[in-house]
Amino acid sequence: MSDTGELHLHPLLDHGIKAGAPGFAGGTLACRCERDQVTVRVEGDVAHNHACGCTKCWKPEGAIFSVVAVVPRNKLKVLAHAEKLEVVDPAATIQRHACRGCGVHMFGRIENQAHPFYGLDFIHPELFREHGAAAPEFAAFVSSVIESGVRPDRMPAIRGRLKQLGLEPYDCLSPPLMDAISAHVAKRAGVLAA
Ligand SMILES: N[C@@H](CCC(=O)N[C@@H](CSCO)C(=O)NCC(=O)O)C(=O)O
Ligand SMILES: [Zn+2]
Ligand SMILES: [Zn+2]
Repeated sequence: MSDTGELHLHPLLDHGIKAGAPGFAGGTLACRCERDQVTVRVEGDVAHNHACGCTKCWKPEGAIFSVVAVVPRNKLKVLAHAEKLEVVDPAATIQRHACRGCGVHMFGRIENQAHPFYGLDFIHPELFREHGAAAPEFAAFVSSVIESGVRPDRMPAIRGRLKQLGLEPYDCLSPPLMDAISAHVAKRAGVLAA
């Protein structure tokens, strides 16, 4: 991505963040192919929805950030055209299953059972055909946008805009998620009671 100087964070963020619908029951994620769309069923609402600036998460054209959330892996099921899915980077912790036709990442799965987030799948709520998924809560891996080609001198404006939108910017994950990761590691190491 080249830095054009415009501040397009993400279509779900640029015009203000819409609140989720309490009790959102989930729905169907659809890829962006004109035909033979990959569809994925998700039961229930998303959690930890956030803007992510990392280079690995899928972003719509022109967006600086992705918007990504988690759902329990047993609540996610591919409904149609699973044959079009391929894992983008088999070596990555999060195995992102992308549509070969349009490139959209339909879900990201952690297969390492020792990982703190094992059991959670990463999805992009903008792919829901239904409205009402819980809104983004914070911004993660903000400094990482530089790795996609954003000029470092744009970072104060980017962090400022995120704050204006109510998304606290972090250069890793949010403190509660970082604490959860460290607690998991400490329990495995035996320095914290399980
Ligand atoms: N600077 C790197 C950071 C990549 C990174 O660590 N991304 C996180 C967050 S993705 C969703 O929040 C991560 O957990 N990655 C694991 C993986 O991608 O497999 C960069 O920008 O590439
Ligand atoms: Zn597609
Ligand atoms: Zn990411």
